[in-house]
Amino acid sequence: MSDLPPADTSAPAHWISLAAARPAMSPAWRRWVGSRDSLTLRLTEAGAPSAFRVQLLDQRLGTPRRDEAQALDIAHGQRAWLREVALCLGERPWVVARSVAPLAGLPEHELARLGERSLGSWLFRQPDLERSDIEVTSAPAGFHDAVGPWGRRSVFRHGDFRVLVQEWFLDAMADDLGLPSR
Ligand SMILES: C=C(O[C@@H]1C=C(C(=O)O)C=C[C@H]1O)C(=O)O
Repeated sequence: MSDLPPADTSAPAHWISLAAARPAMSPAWRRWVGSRDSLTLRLTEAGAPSAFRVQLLDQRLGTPRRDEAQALDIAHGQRAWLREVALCLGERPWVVARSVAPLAGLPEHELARLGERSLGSWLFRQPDLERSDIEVTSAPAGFHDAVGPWGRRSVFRHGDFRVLVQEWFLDAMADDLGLPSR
């Protein structure tokens, strides 16, 4: 048997710092992409009176992409907890998100119970929550067909638990909120 690491299933996104992306970003999108509080809460407020809903697309143990392993500083090929969701307003997906957490320090009970409740609603209740700098991409999510102007990622830390949260803002959100294309 070979020990080759698993092949990447999709092209890895190219990530740059928020500061480097800023010149290409309209002020309206800067406010969304650079926000550091709960996106769940922001979407709920911006989308009212349409109802906010988390649509669970996939949740399993699996192999992170190479860029994800690098962001978490874990070996490529090491298994992790993966979760993919669409954050919808009414029936329209506004954001798709993919979260990746190393198994060490994983609060399995809390995460297993999450279902279609937002990961953010649990994360932002943790008093010791820390968040890394935000990085940005214009590459598509790779696990969902919908496209949009920007993707972003950051690592949340709560005790021993770390999770890389990647969120792609979709054209449907731009259309519904009257936001510029970039
Ligand atoms: C991190 C947050 O949670 C959101 C909810 C997610 C989920 O339920 O899987 C994933 C990413 C986020 O967009 C947030 O609200 O800021």
